Amino acid sequence: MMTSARSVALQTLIKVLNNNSYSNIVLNNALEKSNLSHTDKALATKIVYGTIQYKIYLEYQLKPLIKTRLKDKFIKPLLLMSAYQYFFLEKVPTNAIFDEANKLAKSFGKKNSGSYRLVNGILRSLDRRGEILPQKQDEIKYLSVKYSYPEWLVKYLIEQFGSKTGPEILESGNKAIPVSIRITANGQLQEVEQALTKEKFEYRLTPLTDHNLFVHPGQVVKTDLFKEGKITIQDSAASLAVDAFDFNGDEKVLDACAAPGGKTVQIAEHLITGTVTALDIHENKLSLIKNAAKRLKVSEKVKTKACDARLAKDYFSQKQFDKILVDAPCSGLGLIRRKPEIRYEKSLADIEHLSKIQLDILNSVAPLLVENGELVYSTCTITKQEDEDVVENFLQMHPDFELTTIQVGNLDKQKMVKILPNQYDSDGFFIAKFIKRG
Ligand SMILES: C[S@@+](CC[C@H](N)C(=O)[O-])C[C@H]1O[C@@H](n2cnc3c(N)ncnc32)[C@H](O)[C@@H]1O
Repeated sequence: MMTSARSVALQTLIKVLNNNSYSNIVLNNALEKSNLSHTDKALATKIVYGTIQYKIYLEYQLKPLIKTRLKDKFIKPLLLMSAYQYFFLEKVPTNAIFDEANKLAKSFGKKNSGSYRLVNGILRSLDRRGEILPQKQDEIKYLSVKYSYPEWLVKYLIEQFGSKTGPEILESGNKAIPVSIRITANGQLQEVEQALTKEKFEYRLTPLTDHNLFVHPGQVVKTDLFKEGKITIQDSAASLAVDAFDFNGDEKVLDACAAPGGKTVQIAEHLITGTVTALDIHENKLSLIKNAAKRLKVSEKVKTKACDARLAKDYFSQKQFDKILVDAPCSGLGLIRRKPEIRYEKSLADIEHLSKIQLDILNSVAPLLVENGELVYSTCTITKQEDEDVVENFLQMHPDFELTTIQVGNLDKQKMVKILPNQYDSDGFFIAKFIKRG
C-alpha cells in the first residue's frame, strides 16, 4: 500500500472514527512508522484533526449525497477527509483532492468493488452543489452544523453565555492554537527572547501575563532553553492559578491533582525552604511530575504520592499544609482548540458527575489546611456547574472558609477569575481562592 500524507491520514481516521481510538495516539504511531517528510507529516496531522474537528459539519454536507449503504469501512472516513480538504484547505486545488481520493479508494478498496466510482460520484456531486447549512432561524441547529458541535453543547453555551458570546466561544474552539511558553524562575525574559531570536523563532508576549510568550513554530522542546528548564510549555491562562497564591517561600504546599506537574513545578519555583506534595490518582502519571521537576531543577522540593484526593484527609494530618491547590479533573471544555474530540465525548451527565468529584476533593482537603492558609481551586473548563456552583456549594458547607479576591497577571482584581477561550488566545480557565478563617 502506498504511503502518502493522505493515506496515513485515512488509516488514522478509519481507526478513530470506526473504533473510537484516541486520535493523538493512533496518529503518532502512524507518523512514526511512516517515512513522510516534515511537510507531509504536518499535512496528515492537519487533515486528521481538521476532519475530526469538523465532523458534524462534514457529515451534514455529505449526508444528502450518500444514497447507498457504505459497506467498506474506509469510505466514510475518506469522504469526510476529502470534504474537509475541499471546504477548509483553500490552497489545495479541488482536482488534486479528488484525484487523491480516487487513488485512495482504489488502493483501500477491494478489486472491482465499485468503491472508487461511488467516492468519485459523491465528491463530484458535492462540488456541483457546494456548502449547505440549516436555516438561520433554527439557531441551535445552524450553529451546531456551522461550527460542528453537538446540539446540546451549543444550547448549553448559548444559555450560559448568551447569543453573542456563545457562538464566539464555539468559533474560538476551531481556531489554530498558538503555543504558549512560560519563562520559569531559571530564565529571564531578555535572555529567552535573545535565544529565541537566534534560533529563528517568532514570539510575542501573551496578553494575560508577562511570563508567557506565544512562539512560532511551536517545537520548542528541542531547544536548549527548554532542556535547561528556562522555559516550559504552559498555557497562559493555566499559568495564573499558581500566581493566585501569595508565597513566602517556606510553605508546605499540597497540589492535590498534580499530573503532569505543570503547576507543581511552578509552585516549587516559588519555594526556598518549603516543599510541595503532588498527588495524582494515577500512579503511572507520577513520573511525568518527577521528570518536569528534574528538568526545572526543583526535584528536592517536590514529593509525589499516588492518592485519590477525595481520600486525602485519611492520609495526611489536619492543618498540615499552608497552601493547597486543587486543579481539579473537569470536563475540559476550555481545551477544545487542543483536543478536537472533547466536544463529542462530553455530556451534561459528565458535567454533573465531575462537579460532585470536584466538591468531594475540596471537602477532603479542607481540613488539611492551616488557619489563614490559602486554598486555590481551578479548572480548565467554563461550565457554571463545575466552576461557580462548586465554589458556592463549598462555601455553604465550610463557613470557616471565605472567598477572597484575586489579582493575577494583567487582569483586574476580581472575585473569581473566569477566562473564556474566545478572549485572550488562551485556554478557557477558572480560578477561585479561599482563605481559611478559624
Ligand atoms: C487538570 S489535570 C491537572 C493538571 C496539573 N495540575 C498541571 O498543571 O499539570 C487533573 C489531574 O487530576 C487527576 N485526578 C483525577 N481524579 C483525581 C482524584 N480523585 N484525585 C487525585 N487526582 C485526580 C488526573 O489524573 C489529572 O492528572
